[in-house]
Amino acid sequence: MGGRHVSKRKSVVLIIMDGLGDRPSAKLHNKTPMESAYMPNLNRMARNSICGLMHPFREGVVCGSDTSHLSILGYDPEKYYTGRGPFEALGLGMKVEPGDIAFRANYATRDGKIITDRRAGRIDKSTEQLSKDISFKIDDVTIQVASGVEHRAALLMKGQGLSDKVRDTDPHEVGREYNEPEFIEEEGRKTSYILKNYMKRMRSILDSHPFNLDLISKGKLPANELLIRGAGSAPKLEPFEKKYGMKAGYVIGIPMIKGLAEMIGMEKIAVDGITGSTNTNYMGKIKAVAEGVDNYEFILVNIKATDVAAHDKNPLLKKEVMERIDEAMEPLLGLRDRALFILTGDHSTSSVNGEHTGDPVPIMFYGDGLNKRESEAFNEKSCSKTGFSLRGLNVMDYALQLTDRLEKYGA
Ligand SMILES: O=C(O)[C@H](O)COP(=O)(O)O
Ligand SMILES: [Mg+2]
Repeated sequence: MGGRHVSKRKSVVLIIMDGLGDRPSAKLHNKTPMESAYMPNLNRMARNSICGLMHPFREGVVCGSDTSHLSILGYDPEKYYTGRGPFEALGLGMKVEPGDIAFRANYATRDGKIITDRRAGRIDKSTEQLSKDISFKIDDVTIQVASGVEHRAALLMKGQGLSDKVRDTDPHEVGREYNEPEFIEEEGRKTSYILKNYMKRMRSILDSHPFNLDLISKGKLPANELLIRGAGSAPKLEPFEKKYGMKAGYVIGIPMIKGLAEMIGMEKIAVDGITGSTNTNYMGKIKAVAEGVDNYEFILVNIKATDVAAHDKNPLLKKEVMERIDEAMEPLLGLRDRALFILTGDHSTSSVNGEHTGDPVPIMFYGDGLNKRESEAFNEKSCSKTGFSLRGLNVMDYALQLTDRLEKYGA
């Protein structure tokens, strides 16, 4: 359908707590992190909201953060998704041009061919020098690596005749060998050949790199592998403002989602100390939102910390993160006449098995003048009791109609 902005309406603020939903954990006496966290602010908001569950894409689909964010922002991933790589590269300030192929990359630890840690111990030292030293040309193809938060990086290939039809080298599980970047369709033959040569040289540079020798001497895991996944070329996405008629800003620390926001033309709202991890400036993020509601008609926020804790199978940390988020929410309580706040996750991540799941995610629409479907608390179980649920692709339309922005469907 798509909406048109006709006059000054309430702003819309979409706060995505990454990997928010979870499953009960024995470490939390069979409760989820949201159920066991002390969240007076979020629970108070839930008692004054439309609450329910949101299926990021379709019921049961296990989304990545890329496809789920696209879907929740109203860009059908089946039409627009061309792989995760380009978002990662853009989020790190790389220039992704037509014909380029980008990958998400992980600094990882390798023993022989076996990957012993996909995140090199979630490395906390800057890998910038490593990335510079493993950026070089193979034949006519330039390969650039840029470092992101913790173990994260992006790899960008520029040259003629490249394709994304190559296999991830990331085995996606520890204790397994890395994969060779074989082509999966004939058009990927050249890319596969270049990458195979690249990988050999990259490994020998990382093996003897002083950065890694230093880590090893300190008894830490070396970053002696660069795993790649999510190959893709730049997608063509309609700018957000053109699509919805709303000037949009973003408060995001994690590069991939930043890349997506940049790609659809959102403006960066700068906040000091946002890290894309559990040590982020929670208060600063929400304060920036409170200050931004009069300058922007739409603000996208991503808080990555919830997902990081869950991927590390640490439900206690995820519970603590929820408490930090709850504390930070206070300034929003008094703003419900000025904006519609949508609080949800992009997908569920189980802190029991450390993986994304297809479980729906709690969602609340908080603002004044709504037909409330209140939930006594903001968590998986309580939110399911309202009986309200929607798909990610419908979240934007729902927000537009709640803020009187949608035109009539029919006459
Ligand atoms: O944290 C991220 O960037 C991803 O969502 C998980 O990726 P990883 O398993 O490579 O850390
Ligand atoms: Mg995510």
